[in-house]
Amino acid sequence: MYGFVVSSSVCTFSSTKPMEVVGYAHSSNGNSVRTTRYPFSLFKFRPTSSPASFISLKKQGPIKSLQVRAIASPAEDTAGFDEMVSGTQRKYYMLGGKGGVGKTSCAASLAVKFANNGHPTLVVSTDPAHSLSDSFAQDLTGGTLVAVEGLYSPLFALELNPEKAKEEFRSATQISGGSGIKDFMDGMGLGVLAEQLGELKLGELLDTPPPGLDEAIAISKVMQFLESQEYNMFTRVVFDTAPTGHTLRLLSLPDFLDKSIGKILKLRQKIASATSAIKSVFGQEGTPKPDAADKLERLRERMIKVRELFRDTTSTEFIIVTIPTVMAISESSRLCASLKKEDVPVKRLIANQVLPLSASDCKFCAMKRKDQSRALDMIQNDQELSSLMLVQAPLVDVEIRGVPALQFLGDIVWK
Ligand SMILES: Nc1ncnc2c1ncn2[C@@H]1O[C@H](COP(=O)(O)OP(=O)(O)OP(=O)(O)O)[C@@H](O)[C@H]1O
Repeated sequence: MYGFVVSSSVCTFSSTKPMEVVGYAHSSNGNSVRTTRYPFSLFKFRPTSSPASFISLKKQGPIKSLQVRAIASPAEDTAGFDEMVSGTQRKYYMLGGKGGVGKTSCAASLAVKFANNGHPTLVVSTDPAHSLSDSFAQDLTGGTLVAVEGLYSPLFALELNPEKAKEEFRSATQISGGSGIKDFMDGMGLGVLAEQLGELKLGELLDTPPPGLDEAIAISKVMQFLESQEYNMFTRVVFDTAPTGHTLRLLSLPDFLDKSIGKILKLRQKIASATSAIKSVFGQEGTPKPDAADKLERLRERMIKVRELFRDTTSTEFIIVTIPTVMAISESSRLCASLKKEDVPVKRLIANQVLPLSASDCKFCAMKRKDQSRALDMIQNDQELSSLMLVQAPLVDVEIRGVPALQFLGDIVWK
């Protein structure tokens, strides 16, 4: 069905059916298909126009040797970057997945690529364990927008402090019906209201805010930034989100908060009328500060906006990043199912850190590659993941740190 021919300077590979081919070309002058850095280089080829296609390496100089092999799972040749980059209306990309799979590297490299393609871009980390600063090799801490150096188009980065976000929620809810109010009501013998307050488990909510809250507040903070005149120029916003568990909780959080804040606000109204009645009789102080309810109401509105943003197919996409291991792919499958269940748009899957082929395949690499190949097959057979656009990103032999390295990775992944 397929075969290849190597002459001194031209190699052709033909196939009668669409398949992906991964190969190494070693040209005698050391040139390679993608980069001059490696004497051996990976190239990918996916004939889409069957029955026959070929690779020509004519420009690469005389070819000394070539290895080609069809790999089991046909992957997408491109990440569909043309579609991602087109249009000037604002688009949000949220990258998420298991811890350590390369979310930050993929998010930062995507942001760099958007900026290099003329989009004023903002990249935001909502992961409590930030690594954007490490990825860009620049101090981006401080919770405010910092310009990333070394790019022609504006690229700003923002690492949000989740602890601050939690504090904000804590202070808003405490003023408006937290333990202070409960004590006050107990003192006043307002048993019924105190019971209702107990039902809301406010104490619990305040002491251990629901997981995902910090991230939801962080995302809503970004939206606030973007509403301001100073920062409304961004046409691409890339989120480096926290590991999967956090993201899953974040998805259901806006509904949960919407309900609980709604209850708090209702209760606050009751408390306000009860306390003003008491005040008029006993002349005691104790009514919650008037701006507290506004603060909570604003928080609720922001949570609703976060929920809407996550589900807006015209402006938002969640990209799952994974690695070719059974564990990571199983987790990605669960994440994908939850995203779909919550109507969050998801269509791309990045399989990162795929071992490139090597001419001198050591035992360890051969084993590892087999393992990865089996894991990649899992994607093709997975009910949730098989329908996604699969983008394979190779494990590169340099640490991805700093703008040039991110550009390098971006050119490989985001095509
Ligand atoms: N394709 C790749 N080739 C080589 N190294 C990679 C690749 N992708 C990521 N890495 C490296 O893997 C490490 C983890 O990557 P990264 O910080 O992007 O992952 P993460 O998913 O954001 O991690 P965390 O969940 O801890 O935030 C980094 O040292 C990064 O340089």
